[in-house]
Amino acid sequence: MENEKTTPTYHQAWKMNLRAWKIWWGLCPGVFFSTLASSITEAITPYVTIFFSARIINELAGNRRPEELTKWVILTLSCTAICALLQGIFSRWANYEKASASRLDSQIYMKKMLALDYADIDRQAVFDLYSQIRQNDQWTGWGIYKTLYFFEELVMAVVQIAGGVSLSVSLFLLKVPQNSSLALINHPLFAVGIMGLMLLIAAVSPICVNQGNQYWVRYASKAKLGNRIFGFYGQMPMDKKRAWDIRMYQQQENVCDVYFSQTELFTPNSAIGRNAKGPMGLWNALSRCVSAILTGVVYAFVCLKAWAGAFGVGSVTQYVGAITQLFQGLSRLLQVLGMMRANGEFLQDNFAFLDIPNRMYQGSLTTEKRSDRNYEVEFRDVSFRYPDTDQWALRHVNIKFRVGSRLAVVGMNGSGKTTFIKLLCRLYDPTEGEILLNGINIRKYRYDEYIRIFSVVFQDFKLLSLPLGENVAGAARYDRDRVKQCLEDAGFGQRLEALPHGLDTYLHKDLKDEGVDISGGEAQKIAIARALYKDAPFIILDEPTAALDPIAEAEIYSRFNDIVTDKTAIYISHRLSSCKFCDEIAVFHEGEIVQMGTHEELAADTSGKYYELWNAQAQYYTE
Ligand SMILES: Nc1ncnc2c1ncn2[C@@H]1O[C@H](COP(=O)(O)OP(=O)(O)OP(=O)(O)O)[C@@H](O)[C@H]1O
Repeated sequence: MENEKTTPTYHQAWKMNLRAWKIWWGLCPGVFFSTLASSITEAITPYVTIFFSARIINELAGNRRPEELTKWVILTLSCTAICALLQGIFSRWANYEKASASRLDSQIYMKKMLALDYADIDRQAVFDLYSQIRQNDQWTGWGIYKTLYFFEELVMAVVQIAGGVSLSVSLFLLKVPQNSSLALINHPLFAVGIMGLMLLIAAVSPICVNQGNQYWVRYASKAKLGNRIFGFYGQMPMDKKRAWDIRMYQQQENVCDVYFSQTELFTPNSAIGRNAKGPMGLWNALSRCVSAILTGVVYAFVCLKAWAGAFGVGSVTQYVGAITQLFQGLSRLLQVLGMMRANGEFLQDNFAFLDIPNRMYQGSLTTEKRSDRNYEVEFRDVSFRYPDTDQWALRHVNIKFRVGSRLAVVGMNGSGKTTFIKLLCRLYDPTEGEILLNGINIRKYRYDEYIRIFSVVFQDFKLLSLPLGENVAGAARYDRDRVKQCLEDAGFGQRLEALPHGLDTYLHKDLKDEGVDISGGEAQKIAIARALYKDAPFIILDEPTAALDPIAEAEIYSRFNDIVTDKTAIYISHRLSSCKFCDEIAVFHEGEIVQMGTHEELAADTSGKYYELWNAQAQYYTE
């Protein structure tokens, strides 16, 4: 998964390209039809002019019959007009489809991200890979979206070649009169030699362009950091939440300095900037020189044959035009094949990301739907290390939840409380030991079924910039009365009444100008209401009242039993006084459960961790 890139062969690059096309075909087949129509008309149009102008010139240079001339002029005008009209219609269609495809491009990754195991989202290597993909895309559009451009170019190239061959084949077949001093040109070897020379020159041009393109590939990984800095510092000043810190700590200079100094990759003196002026520019110039030489050779050969009497002067325009188009088509073909290979290096990243497997074992058991909520969960000698770390975050944790009881989890910062909840919700699997639901390892259940039995308010929960009601229900259609009741229970009732559109009020202003900004405590109440609405047998609250004012907090506690009803509640808090009402308290220390018991039992053990924590906090209230 790390960016150890190897240049793919043409065959491998072609296969990756086919895979990308298959993805696009599934997402928006219209892009292929519209591109096909627009590219064909675009490639054919020059041939229409070439063909008809040759007829007109021949007539002018020959018999000069007015009715023939009129016929050709009318035909030229009408065919050119039809082509222009079709080109206009088809290119609009193709642009529309391409714009839709570009919108869908991010959907490809969004779907994958949502399907990833949570543990993978947490991995730096995965973040790096995704960041590289965005970087490739934003830098020069390399990646999956680019393959649509290749399709367009390939179609154009094929039509150009086919049109060029059909209009220029007679150039090689028509012979100069045998009595001409240039009769030597009729020799088949001469024609083959000239064709070979043209092909050779035509091949050199795209090779030069592709050499230039290689510089983009070479600097792609380096540009990643630069673009990350660009993206991060570029957006930072507009980030409302950061704007406070920036002003209070006068970080303006730091922000600007980092933005401008560390992104030297994009300055004119950077490696890519120097190469653009140097070798990249040189390769491109060389490619244009070679094309000019080719045109010269074509002119020389065609004019020689016309001069020797093989065909009329009108055909000179046809042959020169057709062969120029033909070789443009060939150049285009070779160039696009080279670009497809270069893009293959970038596609490796795209597919490495899309192919990240779901390593978490997915069981097939369904959780019993129990009306008595009699679900029993047990941690059996569970130890856990976060991916890519050596330190144990949890060690030998043994605990059984009593159904319908209230369990408080306390401990110092970093003692493993949140990790314990993450394992319970199967965001990660234990490194050692097992977690059982009604006696069966939770890995054996279907994941979507299993998580249905938990309602969680995480410490750093997030709400969506959507209407309040949808936030609470997690759905666009919901039971309005129940949502209101849950908001009421969570202490948001009064604020709800003051909202301009009640449950339909948008939170935040990201999607609606009239959206409301809410305070941290209000957000926490909404998050609690969301957990209540889910009405799962387990309710887990991680620091649920940290942002609430004392009155709101007291209100929640006084009604805690009514709110939680017969659910099993797990409650993490640093305010030990608020844990007193729980049936049992688990004390975490350095990843282990060091004590279990009621508040009275634990407070009586003067040598225990709980006593130490309790006293440390209580002294500020008793003095
Ligand atoms: N995503 C992660 N990757 C690596 N280590 C992590 C990750 N999250 C937490 N840790 C580490 O695991 C240990 C336990 O963290 P955890 O968040 O469970 O503590 P906590 O008891 O909830 O702390 P707090 O009271 O500060 O919320 C800490 O040492 C922490 O640094």
